[in-house]
Amino acid sequence: MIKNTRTLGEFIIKNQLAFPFSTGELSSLINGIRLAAKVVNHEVNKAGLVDILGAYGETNIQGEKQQKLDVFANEKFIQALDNREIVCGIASEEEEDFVILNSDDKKNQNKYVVLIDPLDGSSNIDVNVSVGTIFSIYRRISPLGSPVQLKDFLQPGKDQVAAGYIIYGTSTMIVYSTGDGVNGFTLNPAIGSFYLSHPNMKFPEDGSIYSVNEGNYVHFPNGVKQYIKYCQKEEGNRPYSSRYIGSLVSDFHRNMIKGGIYMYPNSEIANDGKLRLLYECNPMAYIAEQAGGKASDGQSRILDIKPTELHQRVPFFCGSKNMVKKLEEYITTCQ
Ligand SMILES: O=P(O)(O)OC[C@H]1O[C@](O)(COP(=O)(O)O)[C@@H](O)[C@@H]1O
Ligand SMILES: [Mg+2]
Ligand SMILES: [Mg+2]
Repeated sequence: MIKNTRTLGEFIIKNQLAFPFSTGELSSLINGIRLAAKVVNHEVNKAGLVDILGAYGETNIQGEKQQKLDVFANEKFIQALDNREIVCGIASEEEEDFVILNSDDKKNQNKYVVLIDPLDGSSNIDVNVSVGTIFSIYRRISPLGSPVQLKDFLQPGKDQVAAGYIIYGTSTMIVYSTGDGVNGFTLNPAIGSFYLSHPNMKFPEDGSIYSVNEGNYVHFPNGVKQYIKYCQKEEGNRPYSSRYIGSLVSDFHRNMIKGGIYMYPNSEIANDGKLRLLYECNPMAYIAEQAGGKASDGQSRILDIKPTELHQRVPFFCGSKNMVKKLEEYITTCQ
């Protein structure tokens, strides 16, 4: 029986009405993301039947081989946001530099910038394991009427006006926040609409799941190694379960529902870790904190980090508050 619940469209309008001075631009932006999510979802669902699996044949700025779905998703999100005439620039994992959207005078009046990981979990595309999209939204700081600038993208995560992710899994969901809690919406494929299925999502303060690529264990800093040992020790409600899908969005989503910690540490083979601050760590940290969780680079709050480059990487530890605190204790005490 389909739950009688509000659609995402209705939820967006209701939220907008709650802010008397709202211009509706942010609502329209979220609607743009909703549209692109449906287009990408449609392609993901029939990935094996259409020519969308496998490598695209190019390498992105990260030095990673782009997958066809990386490029497809990148195009669809940029298109949907450009058409909405409220975004003045987009930064993407798949674009070396930020994209100025047709910088005619009219567009320079647009006040939002969007940072996006169009397809998260690319290594899972060809093996039918859930993947996602991650987005982060800021108001520009450069003056209206002028072309967007790099500084508009290099804002600390705490200044995001909205952030979220789409998960293309057993069901397709949009999970996002505009600074007033976290809500999840599930796509009803028969109707083609997203419905509010997970209102007011909360990270359990404690959990019993840890998510890390243990294949890199030998290269991890001692504090992280000791924390993993702590998770595996037979004591109290431990050992915890080890669960690692290899798609940040999917590992995060499971841990937010069940309680757990996701870790992508720095290591001898990846000095700053792997994940990108601007379009992976900041938006997920924003959602985590809005849901009562915690996100850090092992010492400091992710959302306080002042970015210096578009594609910079940071160590990332995120999830149930008390688990991240414990991890930080180990990092501080076991140098
Ligand atoms: O294969 P590894 O090194 O464990 O990395 C997996 C991590 O890398 C990512 O795939 C990076 O994201 P992209 O797929 O968007 O590049 C995360 O989703 C995931 O958590
Ligand atoms: Mg990613
Ligand atoms: Mg990606």
